[in-house]
Amino acid sequence: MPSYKLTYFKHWGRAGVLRLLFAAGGIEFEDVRIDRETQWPDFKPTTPMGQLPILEVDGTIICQKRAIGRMIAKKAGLAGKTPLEEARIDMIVDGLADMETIFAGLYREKDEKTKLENMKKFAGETLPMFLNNFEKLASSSGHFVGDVLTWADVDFFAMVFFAKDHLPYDPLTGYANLTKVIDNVTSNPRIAEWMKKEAAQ
Ligand SMILES: N[C@@H](CCC(=O)N[C@@H](CS)C(=O)NCC(=O)O)C(=O)O
Repeated sequence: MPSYKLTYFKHWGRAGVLRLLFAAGGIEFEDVRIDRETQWPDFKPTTPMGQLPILEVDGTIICQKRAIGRMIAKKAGLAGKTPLEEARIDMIVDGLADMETIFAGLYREKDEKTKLENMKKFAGETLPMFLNNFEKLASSSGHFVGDVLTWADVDFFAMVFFAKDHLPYDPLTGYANLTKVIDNVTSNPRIAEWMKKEAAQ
């Protein structure tokens, strides 16, 4: 079994899904959470692209959340069974990445008043546009691909979990299929266990 060391900041952000995938697969990993103010400036130049998350696998470092996620998902059996399923998972994950890029820009805003205004606009206009599409792409049994849990479902949960604290309302009200996706992810026993640990952090 390779040794895995995942490094990210102390918050959920882009590493939340990666920690969940390790947990869901029952794969041991070192969960390093660094301080942005005190540790990051010195650490940044040592990373491949000046960004986190990074994953060290037996001494080899890779970056980019989705490259890391895809690899862990394969190890965890959550990456689809055929090339077509893999591509459909990538389609969802890449769609979520588009949403994440917009959200991350707003989240980083330093001025609290501007941030609140931008978040309201995001919640009222941008987010429903994405969610309407995702609702149609999810099945009524609450999966994006096939009838089993895949990392597309886990990534969707991770994105909503991160965003919802910054939004003025529950973003999934009225989205039956997406609500089911969240239920399926959170009822996975290993994920439920990990979320309990996260809450205690
Ligand atoms: N496309 C990259 C984006 C990574 C990214 O933007 N990371 C942010 C944290 S979420 C970062 O490292 N920020 C610190 C910096 O750029 O100095 C990925 O998905 O991993």
